[in-house]
Amino acid sequence: MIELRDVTHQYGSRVVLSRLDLRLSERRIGVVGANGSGKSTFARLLNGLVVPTEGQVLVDGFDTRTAGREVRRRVGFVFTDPDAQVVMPTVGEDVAFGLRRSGLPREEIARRVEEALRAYGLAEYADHPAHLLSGGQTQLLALAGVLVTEPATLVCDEPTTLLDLRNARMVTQLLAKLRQQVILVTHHLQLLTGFDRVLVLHEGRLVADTDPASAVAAYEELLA
Ligand SMILES: Nc1ncnc2c1ncn2[C@@H]1O[C@H](COP(=O)(O)OP(=O)(O)OP(=O)(O)O)[C@@H](O)[C@H]1O
Repeated sequence: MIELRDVTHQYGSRVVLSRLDLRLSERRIGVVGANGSGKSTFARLLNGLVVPTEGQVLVDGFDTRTAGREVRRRVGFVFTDPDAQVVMPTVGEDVAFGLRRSGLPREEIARRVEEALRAYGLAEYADHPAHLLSGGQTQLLALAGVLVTEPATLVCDEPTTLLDLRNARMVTQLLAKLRQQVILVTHHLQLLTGFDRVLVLHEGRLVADTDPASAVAAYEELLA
């Protein structure tokens, strides 16, 4: 359960998110808004990648400002550009990297890595150089690397933007099947079909917090 308490964020003197009070408990939550409306900053606040200049973000009661480790154990983050997330030379090593501080025995790590690679269609790539994967495969690897740590929540910042239609569909289907809570920032409004809740940001303010159809209508009205 993620809670924002009167959160404001500034970069220098520029306010990019203003006075957000939210409890995010639904299983599927979308975030939409024009370029520069504050979506990425919002997403990054949720796992402590960014800490608010005012107010608090709490994850199961842990403050992102003071309990980063507890927070990141619960909230995984997937970036738009998966290359930013892939850090190890081979696909298998990259997935294992997320578990390096888990304290799990080596055999259990190997078992989980193998299971994750199989689940995300990467089983035959375990020893393959990670930087030689296609864009779609790299996004799947980034997802596998986060999900292997079993976070309760997955925050995704435009995870399909750099992908072609086929890979975007693959990632979308994978996200749809997850049992985790998913908080998805996207410009692809069709991805929000069936979501429980959609937040619309405009110039750093929350201007709608509603069902997908009403949120899309509110967003389109803002852009009209
Ligand atoms: N690290 C930073 N330092 C200074 N300004 C920043 C930084 N990150 C973002 N901004 C500014 O904050 C505002 C909100 O940016 P943010 O990336 O959160 O918006 P966004 O809605 O995700 O945009 P987009 O849809 O273009 O990705 C923008 O004006 C951006 O230029």
